[in-house]
Amino acid sequence: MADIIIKNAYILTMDPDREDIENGVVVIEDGKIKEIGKSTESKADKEIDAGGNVVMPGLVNTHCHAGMTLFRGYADDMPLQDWLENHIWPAEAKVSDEDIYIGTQLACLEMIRSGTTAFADMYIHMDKVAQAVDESGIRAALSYGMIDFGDKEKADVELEEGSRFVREWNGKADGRITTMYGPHAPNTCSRDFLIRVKEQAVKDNVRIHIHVLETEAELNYMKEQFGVCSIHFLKDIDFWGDDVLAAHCIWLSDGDIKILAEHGVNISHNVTSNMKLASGIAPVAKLLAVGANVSLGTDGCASNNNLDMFEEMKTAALLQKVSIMDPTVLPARQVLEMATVNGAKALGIKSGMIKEEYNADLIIVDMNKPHLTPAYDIASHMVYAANGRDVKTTIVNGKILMENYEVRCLDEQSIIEKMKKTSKDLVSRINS
Ligand SMILES: N[C@@H](CCSC[C@H]1O[C@@H](n2cnc3c(=O)[nH]cnc32)[C@H](O)[C@@H]1O)C(=O)O
Ligand SMILES: [Zn+2]
Repeated sequence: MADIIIKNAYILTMDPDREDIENGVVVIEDGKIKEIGKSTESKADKEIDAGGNVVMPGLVNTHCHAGMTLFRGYADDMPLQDWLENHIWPAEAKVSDEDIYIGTQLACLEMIRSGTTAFADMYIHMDKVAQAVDESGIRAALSYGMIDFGDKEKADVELEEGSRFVREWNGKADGRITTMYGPHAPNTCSRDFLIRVKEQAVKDNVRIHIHVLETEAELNYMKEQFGVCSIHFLKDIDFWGDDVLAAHCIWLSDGDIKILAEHGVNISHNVTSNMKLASGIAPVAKLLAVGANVSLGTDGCASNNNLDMFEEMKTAALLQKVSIMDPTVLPARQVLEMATVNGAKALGIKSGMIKEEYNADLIIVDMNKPHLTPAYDIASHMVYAANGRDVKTTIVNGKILMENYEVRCLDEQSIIEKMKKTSKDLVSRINS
């Protein structure tokens, strides 16, 4: 007996070896996709009639600071350095475990609602982040964000906390939680520290999540300090590999692009955050052209200001097209691939396709909407016409987290109320 059968679905498989299936079925058992096709002999405890709607892999958000929903709209319209140093970091110094717990619950709620089934996070108070992820039912690759600023003592403390978190949570929540090391960036972490982190990550057999070349200021700083850009700097210390997830990667030379592709580095393109902070335009079309694994991420809610991966897909496509004045780059299917297949690869999870033996991480998108009518090309609609609010049902690890727009696992209204209260308390704490 299977657990769930979804019938009457337009299956957008995202599997390069399999075309989309109209009027198809998806059979789910033990958290995995057991069977897909035109029909099935299987029986299940639960049947979902998709009503001709789209069934597709859940979206994978590869760069987030989930708890930053706390700072949604808190400090807008300024450049990264000013934003971080004068607003976000002083505020983060005042947040509690409980604040981050609520912030992450809200983020999970928003992601489940908008069709994200897995995300990569780098933040603080990570035990609370992991707890919220565990309870929500979503999947995540979590890391404690570490900064040493060249201070040896701080380096020890940060690495100790990063490793403790890695060991304590890897594989938890029925395998939905994996852990990574999260050195913040090459200009906030010292060379020695980055070398130690890489060694530890290899030893622990976990991946690394880092910000790289988000700003031109980082590029200039690295050149002044080390005579090379961040990409060459990290190459020289043997940091690069397919175990690394590098967020942003904006200020790249053609040589840097080659290095990233050759080392199989996973890149998270964070287009909305990059536009909002005016950090720059990542050379995504060039990266893809040389075979680099480019995925998509929202970044935190303080620089986006939401976690809607559908918006991220559309914006990523449009910005590349206009920035290089070529409407043929980043076509819809490729952008969908970035948000699903490439994202899953970046996190090292067997999700991102509707395919036998893959994790049952999938969503149903409601096509019965004015703005999705008519529908000539489903992939085009998912990228250019749909948004996160069109997601009707979300399934992660074979469990239904939202059905017919109703979220299970999390008490939506109570989380919204708690966040309203928490945000007021937090602002008075920051200002006191
Ligand atoms: N444990 C560290 C800080 C955590 S690193 C994770 C940091 O990334 C920061 N962050 C969020 N968004 C961005 C971004 O777009 N670029 C760079 N850093 C960011 C975020 O505010 C958080 O402090 C310490 O001792 O200070
Ligand atoms: Zn970030």
